[in-house]
Amino acid sequence: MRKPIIAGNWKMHKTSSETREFIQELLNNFTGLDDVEVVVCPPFTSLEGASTLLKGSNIKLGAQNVHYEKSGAFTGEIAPDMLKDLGVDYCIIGHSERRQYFGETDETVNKKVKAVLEVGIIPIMCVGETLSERENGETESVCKRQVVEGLKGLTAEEIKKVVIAYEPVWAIGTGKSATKEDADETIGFIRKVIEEIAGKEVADAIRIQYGGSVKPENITSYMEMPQIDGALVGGASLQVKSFLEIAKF
Ligand SMILES: O=C[C@H](O)COP(=O)(O)O
Repeated sequence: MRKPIIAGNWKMHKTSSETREFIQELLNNFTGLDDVEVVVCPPFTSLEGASTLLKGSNIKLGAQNVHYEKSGAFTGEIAPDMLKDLGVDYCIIGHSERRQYFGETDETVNKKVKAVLEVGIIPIMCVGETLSERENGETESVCKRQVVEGLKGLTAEEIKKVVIAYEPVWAIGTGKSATKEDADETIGFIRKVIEEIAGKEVADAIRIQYGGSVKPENITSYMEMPQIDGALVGGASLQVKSFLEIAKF
């Protein structure tokens, strides 16, 4: 039985004080959510404040990116240990915005996945096709490449810990969500790819989220699908009310 995971990716939103207000309000209203893992992923600057408030709660903390080296002359970058030290549990890796705007490649995704696992942080590895790739019938080949390359060199035990977020790029922030059937089919395909590289036990255990215009109005339909284990939520995770409605699907 896979525990559903609802993660809020705040992207470049909220100052430290706005984060503290949000977390406090979230904690005040956080009840009856034992069967779902809830993760908030604020910007780096808000992690410490969020971590302090979240201590002792069931809500997990995630970062949105990381560097793969342990330390060194990499101005402006953040190492896995620095996140671990702040109490970070999860790290989003390979989000399409990082692939599109910041030169993230399958190779750097793979290095980052390995680097965070090494310090005990769980990667949320994002994959998904662009609109033109979808129109060219390349959804499966793109997802397969991103999954295989992103998990290259990992043991089956390591792969089991990873969370994969399937986010069709054309559905991110556009209000155009994938149908539950399409999302379920592609996530089922990704699970088959996992089976090919790590075996059935791992494929049955690994959690795969859907992401792309998830809202309180459509979360239930995704969560009733057999292959979908949760959601990576952007816009709708920025208000406590809508985020909690999603987490309570
Ligand atoms: O990481 C989250 C995704 O990019 C989805 O963003 P969205 O819910 O605003 O479409």
